[in-house]
Amino acid sequence: MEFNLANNLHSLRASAPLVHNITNYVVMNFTANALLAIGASPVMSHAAEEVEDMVSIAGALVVNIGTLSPEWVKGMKLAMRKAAQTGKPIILDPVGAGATPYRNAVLTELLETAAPAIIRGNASEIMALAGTNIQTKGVDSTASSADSMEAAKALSLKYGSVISVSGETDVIVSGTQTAFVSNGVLLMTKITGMGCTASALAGAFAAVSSDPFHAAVSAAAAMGVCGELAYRHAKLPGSFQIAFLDALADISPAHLAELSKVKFAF
Ligand SMILES: Nc1ncnc2c1ncn2[C@@H]1O[C@H](COP(=O)(O)OP(=O)(O)O)[C@@H](O)[C@H]1O
Ligand SMILES: Cc1ncsc1CCOP(=O)(O)O
Ligand SMILES: [Mg+2]
Repeated sequence: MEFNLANNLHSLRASAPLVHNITNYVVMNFTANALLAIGASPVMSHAAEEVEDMVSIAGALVVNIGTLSPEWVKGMKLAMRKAAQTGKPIILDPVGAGATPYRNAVLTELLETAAPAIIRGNASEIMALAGTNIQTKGVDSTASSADSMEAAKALSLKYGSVISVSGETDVIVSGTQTAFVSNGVLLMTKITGMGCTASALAGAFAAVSSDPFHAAVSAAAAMGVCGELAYRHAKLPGSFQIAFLDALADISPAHLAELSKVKFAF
C-alpha cells in the first residue's frame, strides 16, 4: 500500500475515531486537546471496572506508563487483553523505561499481556526496552534516535510491533522497513507531553488505518509539521503549546503532505 499522508489525515477527520487513553496525570489534558484538535475523539479512562467496556467501543487503545501505580497497571492489563481480543490496535508509550526497576518490570508484564501494534518512545526508552544498558534521565532521553536503530529493529522483530523513536529525526521501524521523519523544532522538547502526544496521535491514525507502520509515520509527520507551523507564531514554551494545538486543528491534509519530510528505506 502506497503511503499517502493527506489521505490518512482525511480519513482520521472523516471518522473522528474514539481513542481510549490510559495515560499519565501530567499530560491528560494536553493530549485530549491534541486529539480533539486533529479531529479524533479522546477518552481518558483507567478504572479496572470499566476499561474493558471502554476499549470495546474505541478504535484504538493508548497505554502510557508516565505516572503508573499498581491499581493502574491492573487497568492497563485488562484493557490490553480486551483490545487484543477485539482487534483494536494498542499503542504503548514506555515513559521513563530504564529510569527505575519498577517501570522496567511493569513494561515486561504489559508486553507479556499483549503485543502493541506500535511502541512509541524516545531513544533512551526504546534502548532500555531492548535491554541496552542505558539509564533514562527521568522521562527525557540521553541518546539520539540514530543511536537506537539496532534496539528498534530488535524490538520490532521480538514483538512484531512497529517501533517509533522520536528525536531530531524520528525513526520508525517495522521489520525490515524503516522511515525517517525530519520535521519538528527543538522547542518541542521544552514542553512536557509532546512525546505522549505523538503516541496519542499514533493511536488516532492507527484507529483509521490497517497499516500501523503508516499510522506511526503519519503521526510523527503531523507532530513535526505542526511543531514547525507553531514555531512561526510562537518562540517560547507557553505560547508555543497553544500554537501547536491550533496548528493541529488548522492544517489541511494537502498542506500536511506538502510540508512533511518523510524518507523510506527498505
Ligand atoms: N531535537 C529535536 N528537534 C526537532 N524535533 C524534536 C527534537 N527532539 C524531539 N523532537 C520532536 O518532539 C516530539 C517529542 O519527542 P521527544 O522529546 O523525543 O519525546 P519524549 O517527550 O517522549 O521524550 C516528537 O514529535 C519529536 O519529533
Ligand atoms: C514529566 C512527566 N513525569 C511523569 S510522566 C511525565 C510526562 C512525560 O511526557 P513526555 O514523555 O511526552 O515528555
Ligand atoms: Mg515520553
